[in-house]
Amino acid sequence: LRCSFEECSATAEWLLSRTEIRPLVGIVCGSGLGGLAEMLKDQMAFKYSDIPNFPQSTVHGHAGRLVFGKLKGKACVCMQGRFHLYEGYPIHKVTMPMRIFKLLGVETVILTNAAGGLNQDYKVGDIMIIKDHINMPGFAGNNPLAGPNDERFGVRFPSMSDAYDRELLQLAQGVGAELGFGDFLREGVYCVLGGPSFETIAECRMMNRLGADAVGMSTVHEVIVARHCGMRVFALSLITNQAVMDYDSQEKANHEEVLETGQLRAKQLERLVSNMVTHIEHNNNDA
Ligand SMILES: O=P(O)(O)O[C@H]1O[C@H](CO)[C@@H](O)[C@H]1O
Ligand code: HPA
Repeated sequence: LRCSFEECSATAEWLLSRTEIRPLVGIVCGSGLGGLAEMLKDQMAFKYSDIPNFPQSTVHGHAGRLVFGKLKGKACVCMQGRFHLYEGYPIHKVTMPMRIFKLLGVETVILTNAAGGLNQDYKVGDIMIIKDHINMPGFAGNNPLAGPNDERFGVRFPSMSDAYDRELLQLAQGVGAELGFGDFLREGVYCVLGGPSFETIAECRMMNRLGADAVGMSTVHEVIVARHCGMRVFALSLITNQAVMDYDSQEKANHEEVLETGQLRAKQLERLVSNMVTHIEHNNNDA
């Protein structure tokens, strides 16, 4: 069985035997947001290509390293580069690192991504706390939990009405307000598509009418698997571009713009995440 409990355990044990850091927080860096990993002190980094059973990063802006370290004294592990459906990976490979996180002892996952803004009030550079998602590939049966269920990870039919932890959401709002980020901190619904082609104008209009505030090609699959195995989830989108909603517009979505906006807001995003991490409470604080 691919990405089985045994396979994931072997990978986790390989990592645990090579670092003394026992992370309680797992962080995933979105496109152009890999700088988050550089915040970790006393780093121990593994290239994805060296880790048994691990997929490889193929997208520009995703370095392909798993970094262990301390963030303001808290043990963390950080994926500097994530996997997407459009890279050609089967969906369970895209999400496998969440199971590795779980087996490393992670209790809280913080996911970040770059996304297009669908909400007309949003501006490029806004940070959107994800309060819920719409899983378009899921509607078509492409769910990372499809296939036999291993109860050692979680139940067959996990609830998703509590996917995004409300306490962590409140914490982020508080930390954001303290940092003076109120003007560009939002809360909204993220819609995932398969990519790699960006959306048509009609597709953007449709998603917006369906209640989505931002659109991207990641995160949701990871959230489903993280919740399935009982980790708490917090996620945020950096609005790197405005989705094109108007036939008179000459704008075209492009990955270079996505990476450039990442650069612009990187420092604020890092401060938000690191200040949040210092406030997160864990059951097991001896790491
Ligand atoms: O979601 P992340 O990994 O941040 O990347 C986003 O940016 C890329 C498109 O520019 C897509 O991969 C989209 O999902
Ligand atoms: N659409 C999909 N994914 C994205 C976008 C977008 O406009 N921007 C960054 N990732």
